[in-house]
Amino acid sequence: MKLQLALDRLTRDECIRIVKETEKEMDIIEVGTGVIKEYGMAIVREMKELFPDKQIVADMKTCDAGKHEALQAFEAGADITTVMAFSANSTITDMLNVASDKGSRLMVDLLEVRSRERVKELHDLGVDLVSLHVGKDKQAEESFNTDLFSLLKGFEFEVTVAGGINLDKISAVVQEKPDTIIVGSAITKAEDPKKVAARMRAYL
Ligand SMILES: O=C(CO)[C@H](O)[C@H](O)COP(=O)(O)O
Repeated sequence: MKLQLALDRLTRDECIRIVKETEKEMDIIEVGTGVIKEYGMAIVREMKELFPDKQIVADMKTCDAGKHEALQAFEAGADITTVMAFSANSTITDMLNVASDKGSRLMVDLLEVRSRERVKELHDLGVDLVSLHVGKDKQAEESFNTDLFSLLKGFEFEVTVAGGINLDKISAVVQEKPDTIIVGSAITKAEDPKKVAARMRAYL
């Protein structure tokens, strides 16, 4: 099981400091959507240059113009870029094609998806990496619930999970055996990110 650090609502300097503090525990570094909106592809490029041994996810959350945005992310050095599951099938197919040409990967963000029909369509399009995700705003009502895994039951996907996963919740999530656990604020907003990251890693 891999651990992915999500960098959201942080400055460039905070991103670099927190990754330096925690990189020993991390397999994958995610440059969050808001950080990309603030700094553009330059921050993705910089993170790959500073941490060449880590897989870099550009959390583009693309929903249209898939080919262009996938190229932006991969040419900046991202190993994985993200697309929203509600996007047109053509957007997803275009991004899968770019990922394949570049030897990179596409992760489909299942935020707010509750339909197994849509999951089957994604599977049939050739999607192989998905993210079960409870969004930041939704976390005020409900935190990540392992019932979400039932959406993917019977499908072959590489599965990542995200959404307010912290030291209280990680044990239940680990029991569902996802391929990757994404943790953001529980580490980035901690007083001692290094310590929390090490405690998270110990669960995997
Ligand atoms: O994609 C995201 C927000 O849209 C976050 O990266 C993801 O939810 C993980 O962060 P946190 O652990 O703080 O919820």
